[in-house]
Amino acid sequence: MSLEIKICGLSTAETLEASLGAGADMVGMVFFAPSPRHVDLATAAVLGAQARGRAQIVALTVDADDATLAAILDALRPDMFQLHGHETPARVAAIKARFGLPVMKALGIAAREDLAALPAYEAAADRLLLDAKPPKGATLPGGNGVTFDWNLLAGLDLARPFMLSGGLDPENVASAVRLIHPPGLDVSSGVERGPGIKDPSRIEAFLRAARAAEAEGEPRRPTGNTFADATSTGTQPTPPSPARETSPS
Ligand SMILES: O=C(O)c1ccccc1NCC(=O)[C@H](O)[C@H](O)COP(=O)(O)O
Repeated sequence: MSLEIKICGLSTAETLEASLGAGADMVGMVFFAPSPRHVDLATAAVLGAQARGRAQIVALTVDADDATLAAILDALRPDMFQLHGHETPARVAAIKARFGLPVMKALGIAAREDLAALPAYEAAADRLLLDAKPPKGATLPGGNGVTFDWNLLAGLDLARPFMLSGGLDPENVASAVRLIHPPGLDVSSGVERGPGIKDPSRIEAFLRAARAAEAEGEPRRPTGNTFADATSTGTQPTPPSPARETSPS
């Protein structure tokens, strides 16, 4: 299966069109009022109509209740919910059962211990999105333009597809693809020119760089979503550039 790329936090017809035209597989809309990327239901309905059938539409929520999810479902008719709050595995399973939509659960990764949560979420969600944890004092749980140590994913063996996320941009995405060979990529602030303002040329550059890196070759790791234990072969991935902590740019 080819690399799936999601452009998250789209809020205008122009930048949505740039993402669709450049070949994004998924487009994400954020329903979280404190975010500069937040869209209201009326805007979401219009954007949803523009994207339908051209890419998977992802509705991103943070600890939303059922009434909020129902209203989003009605307005946007997404293909998937992305849960970016503190939803437990039981809550993830309940949302999936109640709304009958695939669910992607976002999980923050900062240390090897964080991987311990993955099996329970894998059992409940259709996909995982492995993101950086928000920096101290951040007001947003995601979309902070911060990377994490990609080496933590060495040896990871997941049954579900995952998306690599957090601080990706047109400049570093090729390194991430070469190192991790993830099934999916997700980006938000790295393709913006200011907080919440997507830049069509950066969206296109991101997709181009990711696809070019993907085309360089097959994953070094034997199965699409399984990271062969690099330690067992004595092969260690090279470290990513140091995590950067920037405000959305
Ligand atoms: O993007 C937001 O504003 C946002 C708000 C609340 C919860 C999650 C949010 N974004 C989550 C995403 O899926 C981002 O694409 C992901 O965290 C990566 O963001 P970035 O590091 O800016 O590429």
